[in-house]
Amino acid sequence: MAKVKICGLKDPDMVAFAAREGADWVGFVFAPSVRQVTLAAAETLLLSVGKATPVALMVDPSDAEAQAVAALGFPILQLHGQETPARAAELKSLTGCAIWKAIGVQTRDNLGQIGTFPDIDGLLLDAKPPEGATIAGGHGAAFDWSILKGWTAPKPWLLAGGLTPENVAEAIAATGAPGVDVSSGVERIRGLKDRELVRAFIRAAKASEQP
Ligand SMILES: O=C(O)c1ccccc1N[C@@H]1O[C@H](COP(=O)(O)O)[C@@H](O)[C@H]1O
Repeated sequence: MAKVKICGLKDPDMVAFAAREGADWVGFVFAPSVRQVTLAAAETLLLSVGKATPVALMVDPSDAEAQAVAALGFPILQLHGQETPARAAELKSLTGCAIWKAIGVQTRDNLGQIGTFPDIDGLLLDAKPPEGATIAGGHGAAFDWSILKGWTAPKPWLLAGGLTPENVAEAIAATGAPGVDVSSGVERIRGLKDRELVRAFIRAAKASEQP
């Protein structure tokens, strides 16, 4: 059974709903995005996470920004920018948070850089942002999952990018992903999560067979 992260939540009721439906992680975006939340909003959202673990998504944060977010009590920081291995390690020791690093995947070669991040706690494999995009993620774009054939993950990892209730079972079967992360695939209106889609995604992922 794959674990599930629902990312880009902005509304306390939706956070509570995703947690009740069985989301393992709920993600809050602290970066330019239609899903961006403030520190004050996040403080309120954290009251609704139930049994789900909250994840703070940041893009190339400064020390002060990362410390302010960590001070809210997030156990995990998802780095979705151009953070180097050294910067990821620095942010880990500065915040005390576990670090998940997002890696943009377009070709098999892109997986090579993963070995240069020895200090991180987890990986998130996402499609690279489309050409000309100014936002680091949440584009609803998938990469070619066959790139992962024969790849052995050196860390716990999640598959992300363009996942939906319709394709998540196929994605898990194709890649053996132990966890999946979704943002735009559970929205009907950009930036607004849809209960029916959130429920369908979690159910499809949890019912899926890993190879
Ligand atoms: O969701 C966002 O708005 C976002 C903004 C900036 C960086 C990352 C973001 N989301 C992450 O992007 C991937 C893929 O999202 P999608 O399902 O394809 O929309 C996922 O890891 C989100 O956590």
